[in-house]
Amino acid sequence: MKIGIIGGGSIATFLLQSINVERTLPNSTVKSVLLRRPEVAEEWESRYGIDGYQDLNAFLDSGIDIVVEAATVQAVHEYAEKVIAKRKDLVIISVGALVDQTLYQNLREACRQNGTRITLPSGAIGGLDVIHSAYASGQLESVSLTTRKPPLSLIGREVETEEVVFEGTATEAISKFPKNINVAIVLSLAGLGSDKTTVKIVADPQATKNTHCIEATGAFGRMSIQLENDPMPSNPKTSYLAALSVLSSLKKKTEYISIG
Ligand SMILES: NC(=O)C1=CN([C@@H]2O[C@H](COP(=O)(O)OP(=O)(O)OC[C@H]3O[C@@H](n4cnc5c(N)ncnc54)[C@H](OP(=O)(O)O)[C@@H]3O)[C@@H](O)[C@H]2O)C=CC1
Ligand SMILES: O=C([O-])CC(=O)C(=O)O
Repeated sequence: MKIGIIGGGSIATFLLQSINVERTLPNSTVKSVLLRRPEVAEEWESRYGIDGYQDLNAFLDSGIDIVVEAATVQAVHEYAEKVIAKRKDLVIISVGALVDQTLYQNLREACRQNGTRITLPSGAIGGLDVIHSAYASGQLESVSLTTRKPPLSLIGREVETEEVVFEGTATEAISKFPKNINVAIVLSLAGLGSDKTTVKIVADPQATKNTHCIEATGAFGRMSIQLENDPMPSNPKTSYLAALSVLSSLKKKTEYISIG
C-alpha cells in the first residue's frame, strides 16, 4: 500500500516514524506528504524518504493508493471531495468536519460514484462498537461525553481551579473546540447524531492526561468507559491513542480478517 499524508504535525510525524522507519505496516510505505511549509518538505524528504508536495493535484497524482488526512477540520473541507474524485480511499482523523451534513452527504455520494471508501478511526476514544451495535437495533437511548484536558490545551491560558468551559451538544462543541473535540463527532456518527450526543468539557489545572469519559444507555444495558490518554509531546491537545488509531485503521486495510 502506498500512502499519502495530508499534514505535517504530530500525527503525521508519528505515522512516518512508525511506517517508514520502524516498518510497522507490512508491504506499505508513506510515499508522499502534502505540506504547507517547503522547509519541512525538504527535511522530511531526506529523513523519511518521502516526496513532499505543496500542490494537491501533484500529490494525488504521485502514485499513492490511499490518503490519510492528519491536518485540520478546515483541510477536510478543502480537500476531501477532491481526494475521492481522484478515486483514492481516504482516512479522516479531523472527523469534526463531518458534523457538516452537506459535506457528509456529498462525500458519501462521491464514494458511491467513485467506488472509494472513507475510514474514520476511533481516534482518542473507544467503545464505538458498542454504541454502533446499540444504535443499529434502534435501542440506544443516551450518549454523553465528558472531556477533561489541561487548560492550556483547551483555552490557551492557565486557571487556578477546574472550570467547565463547555456544556451542550456535540454540534456546538466541535464548532467551539475544533482542535480538541473531534472525538465527540465520531461518537455522534456511531450513534445518536451530533444534536443528541451531549458533551461537557472541563479545563483541569491538575490534569496531566487527556481524559474522555463516555456514558451510554439503551436496551443493551449501560456502558461507561474512561480513557486516560497520554498527550503527544509535540501537540498536547492530541492524545497518543489518536495517532495509534490511524495506524490501526491502516493496518486493518492490509488484513483479511476484521475485528469489531
Ligand atoms: N478524531 C480524534 O480523536 C482526534 C483528532 N485529532 C485531529 O487530528 C488532526 C491532526 O492532529 P495533529 O497532528 O495533532 O495536529 P498538529 O497541529 O500537530 O498538525 C496539523 C498539521 O496540519 C497542517 N495543516 C493545516 N492545514 C493544512 C492544509 N490546509 N494543508 C496541508 N496541511 C495543513 C499543519 O501545517 P503547518 O505546520 O503549516 O501549520 C500541521 O502540520 C487535527 O485536526 C486534530 O484536531 C486529534 C486528536 C484526536
Ligand atoms: O486527542 C484527544 O484527546 C481528543 C482530541 O484532541 C480531539 O478529539 O480532537
